Amino acid sequence: MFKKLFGKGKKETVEVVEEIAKEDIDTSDANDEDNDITDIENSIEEKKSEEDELMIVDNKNQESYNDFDTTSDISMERGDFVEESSNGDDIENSKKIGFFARLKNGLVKTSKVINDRIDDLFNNYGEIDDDLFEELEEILIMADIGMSTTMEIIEELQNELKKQKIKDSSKVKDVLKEVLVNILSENNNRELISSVPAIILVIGVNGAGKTTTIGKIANKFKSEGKSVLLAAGDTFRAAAIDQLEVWGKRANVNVIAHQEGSDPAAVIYDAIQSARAKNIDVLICDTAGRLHNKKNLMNELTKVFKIVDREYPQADKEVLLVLDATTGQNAIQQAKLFKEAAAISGIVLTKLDGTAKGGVILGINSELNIPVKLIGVGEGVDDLQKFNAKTFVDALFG
Ligand SMILES: Nc1nc2c(ncn2[C@@H]2O[C@H](COP(=O)(O)OP(=O)(O)OP(=O)(O)O)[C@@H](O)[C@H]2O)c(=O)[nH]1
Repeated sequence: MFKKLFGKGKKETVEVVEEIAKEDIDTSDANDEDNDITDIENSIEEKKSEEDELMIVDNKNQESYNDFDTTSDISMERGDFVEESSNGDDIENSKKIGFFARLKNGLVKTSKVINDRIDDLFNNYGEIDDDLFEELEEILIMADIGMSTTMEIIEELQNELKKQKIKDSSKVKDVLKEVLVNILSENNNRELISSVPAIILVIGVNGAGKTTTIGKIANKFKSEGKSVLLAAGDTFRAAAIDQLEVWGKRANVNVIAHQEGSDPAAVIYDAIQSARAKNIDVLICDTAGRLHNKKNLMNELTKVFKIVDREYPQADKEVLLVLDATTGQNAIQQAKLFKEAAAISGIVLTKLDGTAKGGVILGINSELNIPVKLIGVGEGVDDLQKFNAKTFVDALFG
């Protein structure tokens, strides 16, 4: 059974690598790094004299929140909790309950493959033996936790059960929850930014949820009273620029954008100048997510990082990698590739609500050694949540 499953995992990995290799034909713009930087500097100079090419989208006076979707069932549920409250503490508690309910709803699919099957197994098994652990392994692998992390979980669980002298299967679940919380707590640096001014670079493949995440983060900082600026560094597609502008309107923040096809590093350069001139607290930068050529991707990100380090050394730098949970173990392969190109400081795992593969979060945590900082459990603006190991495990296990 495990050979079969492990074999499948391997095949998926090979497919990802093959996909990248197949698309690895275009090397035309994979230039020497320093030449690239000089090119950017030249192009920045040119851009300066072509002011009309630069579109600064001023969203300050727009009807920002009017077109925002707050009508999802889950948001309504949160609203209900808040309405029932009678004082400040209650409201705070109610918000927490709403937050937890949204998380729990978001994790329903993963919970079905983990929690329901684990309940079946532990409640009916009786005395613990090796077969129980084999069945548990199968359940964990089915939830896309990954082979090596599953083995780590089983080993720690066995040690803990021995230590606590537990022999009855009905008591295993609580210990398993403790083990999972420990694994998910291994990386502790969960804060998004530690000081202002801050610059957040958001990287990840197309469709992972970068733009949506940027919009949600911008909204969060705005609601805390911080000034925010967005940079449309994904110049590869016009739609990506448009989409960021839509989120800019919603969050009532300005967006620095150049035309489609322009140099992303030049956009970031302009955005930094603007952020410095206007004393912006948080500058959030989108980047192109093409993975068709690893070298191009690395060069592009390296250029952007050099500009940031040179032009904005005083800013607290955060590099967020956005991963789509529905891609399961492939998300880990993607992260490994991005890790080669960038010093990733945190991961945002999106679309946990749309998948039964939410167990991948455990693999990400234990295999990559990068903290998962935020998780996306829906498309609403409040569905991006700060990751907390205990709350996550509680929501997963109902
Ligand atoms: N269900 C669900 N959908 C999400 C979540 N996060 C993002 N999405 C959706 O995923 C889709 C892709 O998100 P984008 O933000 O456009 O992704 P991107 O990485 O910016 O992709 P490009 O714009 O193509 O570069 C959109 O339809 C989002 O609404 C989430 O947590 N849950």
